[in-house]
Amino acid sequence: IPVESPSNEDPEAENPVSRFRKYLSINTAHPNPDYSVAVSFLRSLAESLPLHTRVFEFVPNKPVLLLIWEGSDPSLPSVLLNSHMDSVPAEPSKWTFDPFSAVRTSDGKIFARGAQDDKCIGIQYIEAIRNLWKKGFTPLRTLIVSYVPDEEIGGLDGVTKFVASKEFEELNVGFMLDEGQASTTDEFRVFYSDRTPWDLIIKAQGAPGHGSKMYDNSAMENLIKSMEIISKFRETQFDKVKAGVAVYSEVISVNPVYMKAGTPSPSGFVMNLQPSEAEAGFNIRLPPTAEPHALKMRIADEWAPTIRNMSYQIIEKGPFRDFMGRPLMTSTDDSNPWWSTFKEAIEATGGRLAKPEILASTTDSRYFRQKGIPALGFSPMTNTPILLHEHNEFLEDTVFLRGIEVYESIIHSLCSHLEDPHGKQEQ
Ligand SMILES: CSCC[C@H](NC=O)C(=O)O
Ligand SMILES: [Zn+2]
Ligand SMILES: [Zn+2]
Repeated sequence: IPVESPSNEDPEAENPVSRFRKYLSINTAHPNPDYSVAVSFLRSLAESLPLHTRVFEFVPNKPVLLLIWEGSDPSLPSVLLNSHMDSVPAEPSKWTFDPFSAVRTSDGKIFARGAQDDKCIGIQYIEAIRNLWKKGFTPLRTLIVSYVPDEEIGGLDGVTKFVASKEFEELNVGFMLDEGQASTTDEFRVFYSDRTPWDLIIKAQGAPGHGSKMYDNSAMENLIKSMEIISKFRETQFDKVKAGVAVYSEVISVNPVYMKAGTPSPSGFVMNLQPSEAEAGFNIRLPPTAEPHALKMRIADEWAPTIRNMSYQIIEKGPFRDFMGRPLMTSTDDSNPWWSTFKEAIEATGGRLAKPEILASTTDSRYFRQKGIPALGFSPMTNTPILLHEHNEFLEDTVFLRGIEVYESIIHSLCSHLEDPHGKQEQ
């Protein structure tokens, strides 16, 4: 494998790629994201543009930044483009280049934590605005670009506070775009829903005993039985994917993420004692079509039954239904004029959209859908390996630049009169 060398482009040059690399070099990875530096940098980009900025600190040191391009008819519902400022951690020793140096190799790959997830869109939004403004475009409806903290850890101090605020109500958001995922083909991917995460912790209790003794109902035995039953369920879901009757994100996933048991000793664990407690944690993801009640019954009856001295805790990470009790799905047919306009705007750039999907993981868009706001997940990356949360995350500069053009078209269309499939004039 040829070793890529960092390119020797002028480091002082100011252009969309250099601004992207500068944003990437601000370390906003957990557990200590530097949000204040990111906010100052993004504000500085907005200064030369017809944008006014607002910063909210609903929680101290967890800023929400808004860049607002006022529409000529502010009475119309606005369009919101969201991205998160934080990233998951990176292990520098396992990367070819430092994850916060944003090295650009001679073949145009920009390596950095956040290159795909999701600092690309954060800069593309601003660059698209810059280009539209230079071309003399003025939006009819107001455009809001939001930068939120803590998406990667659930958004409780970020987007949840933002959408619950009176300031958010006043923005009168009619439609929003949030991050999506890279596509390995020529087609852009778009997401109309996310799976909802649940954390499941199951605990087993039992009488302790000598390491040599065979007896029923030890904590370990009870936990292992649950693990086997959960594994079987996992297989039924995975089998549907393997058989091609469902795509990956349409089934319930359940994956073990930790196990905790044993009696510690100075040299490791006490080996001749069967412990009285054992615990395991699972990451569960429910597609919007799942029956949460049925899964809860299954957990209570089969995965952690009291008859086997088990107990459990489910932590639901965000909403499963909207405020009207409907599944958190945005419609992707002509009944939704935002969808038609979005799709046509992409096609106008020569791009093609893949069949809309459910996202296997989750994003902040669930909190907007919960409020009844139509929301799509979209990150314009084609012919790109999916590297979010992985080592050596990168994005090619040509893909990044093409994304700016796509957003220009999207903003242009969404912030003008909507295509109305029923031929009615917008009120
Ligand atoms: C508990 S909310 C966590 C949100 C996170 N989002 C991206 O990876 C995810 O795990 O999907
Ligand atoms: Zn993300
Ligand atoms: Zn992420």
